[in-house]
Amino acid sequence: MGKDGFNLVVVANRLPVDMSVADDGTVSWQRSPGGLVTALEPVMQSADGAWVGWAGSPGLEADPFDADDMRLVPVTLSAGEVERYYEGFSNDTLWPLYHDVIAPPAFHRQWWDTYRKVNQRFAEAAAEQAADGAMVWVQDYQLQLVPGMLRRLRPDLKIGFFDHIPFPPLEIFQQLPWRRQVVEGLLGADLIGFQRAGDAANFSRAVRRLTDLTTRGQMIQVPADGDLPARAVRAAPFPISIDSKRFDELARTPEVQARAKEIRKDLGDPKIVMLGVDRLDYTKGIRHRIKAYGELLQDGSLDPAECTLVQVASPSRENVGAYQELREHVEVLVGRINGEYGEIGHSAIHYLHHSYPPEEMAALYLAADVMLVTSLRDGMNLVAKEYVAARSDDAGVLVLSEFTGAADELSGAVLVNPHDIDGMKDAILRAATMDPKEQRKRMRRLRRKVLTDDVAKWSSRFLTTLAIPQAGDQTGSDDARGDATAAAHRRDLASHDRG
Ligand SMILES: O=P(O)(O)OC[C@H]1O[C@H](O[C@H]2O[C@H](CO)[C@@H](O)[C@H](O)[C@H]2O)[C@H](O)[C@@H](O)[C@@H]1O
Ligand SMILES: O=c1ccn([C@@H]2O[C@H](COP(=O)(O)OP(=O)(O)O)[C@@H](O)[C@H]2O)c(=O)[nH]1
Repeated sequence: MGKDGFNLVVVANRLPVDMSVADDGTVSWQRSPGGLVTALEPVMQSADGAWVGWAGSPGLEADPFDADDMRLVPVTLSAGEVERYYEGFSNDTLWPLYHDVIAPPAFHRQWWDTYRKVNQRFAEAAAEQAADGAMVWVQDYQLQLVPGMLRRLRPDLKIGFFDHIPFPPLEIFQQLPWRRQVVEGLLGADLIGFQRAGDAANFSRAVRRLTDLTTRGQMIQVPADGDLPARAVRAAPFPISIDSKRFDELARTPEVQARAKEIRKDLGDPKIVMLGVDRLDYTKGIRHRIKAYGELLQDGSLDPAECTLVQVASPSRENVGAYQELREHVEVLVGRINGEYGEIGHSAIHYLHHSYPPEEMAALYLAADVMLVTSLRDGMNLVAKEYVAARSDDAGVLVLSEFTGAADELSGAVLVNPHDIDGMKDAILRAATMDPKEQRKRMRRLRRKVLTDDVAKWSSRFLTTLAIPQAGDQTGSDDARGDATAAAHRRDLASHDRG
């Protein structure tokens, strides 16, 4: 598009809305699920930019359109591409691989071929929308090849990439047959952002071991390639956040406050309400959480007449086998505990397989004495931050897994290792019985952090860093110098890599 294009183009697998077409041809859309959309929506609403992404239905072709103060540019994916690129390579290969192989990743060459082809389509769509010298901000693991592809199409652009999920340790990442191509794809960006410092360090180590490049602190030197000049790439942490003020204000509205009271009343006014809110995903530790809660009821530490657990498990990736199995397991477990400890008019667990709008989420947060975030691995976990932003009453306790990006930031939470069921039981009990003074002390600390470091700060930190030339950064330690073992491994691994 060149001169007439947008100065900021966001490229993400999903648009913020999922479009669907009814049998009679009527087009409708709903908000897309997940934290990526929650975080980027306010950024794009306040920028004069375009958002390139899939509209959520296979085969759907649509022209660019405006919604909620944003210019949205749909990319079409066929049913086969959704199966191989989205459900297959993205969510049955990369997702489990990048989340500590909690489920076994599947490696299929056809999925990889489609992943490459679809990434090329997103790169072309972004190239089409961007003005001369514009910034293009590519999002997440579904589009890791886009930076490299886009650089070849439009060397004039400033290209940023943000990884919303963990970047795994080399020992896990190197299982991927196409590991070198993925690293090279990411290195097409000028700036690569991660949730945690540990993710950025894992990536730099993968660069050293899988390519001939050297790293120095956050900087990676990429040599000239044909017409493309030599460049410096920065890999650094940029922990994501939420629109804290908006959430805080939403939770203070009389409607949300009244709804929170109504929720508690409808639950039978129990003494303690616990809450879990997750996509129904095996990374979220839903089974571990329910097991710990069930054991607390069983051993009498919690009285089923006095407490209840509300578990929102919003539908996600329902065509992927591991997600179908998880649903079976969770629902059997919930049924067993409710059968054992429920009474007429009172359930031990209120299990809700639905997706709710932000107003209802805010009311649920306000109604909950204890918020349970027990992920086995999670890039950030915005639910944890939303709970804090909603609690202007300084009450409530956040129980938070050590394996979330949020745990690196949120001191004031009660941290847990979800694999340690006894430890988690102790933490849940401690949270359920914590005196209001300590709750207030912890919540104030949490709120200071969440209200200060909001999503606007995240995006402006990232985009400001992207805007400055990346060359010549000498900060940090010299990870590459003298690393003979790394060089030997690199040669060894490179000789095994294809193409
Ligand atoms: O698009 P879906 O396949 O339905 O999945 C929803 C999103 O899930 C993931 O969210 C991640 O991003 C959050 C914000 O940075 C972060 O808090 C969370 O820990 C991550 O899991 C995924 O990364 C997104 O691409 C999906 O859209
Ligand atoms: O019924 C629901 C369940 C979740 N969410 C939102 O989905 C996001 C989940 O983000 P998180 O980072 O916690 O996890 P992800 O699903 O992205 O892995 C949060 O903004 C939630 O408020 C929602 O709007 N309705």
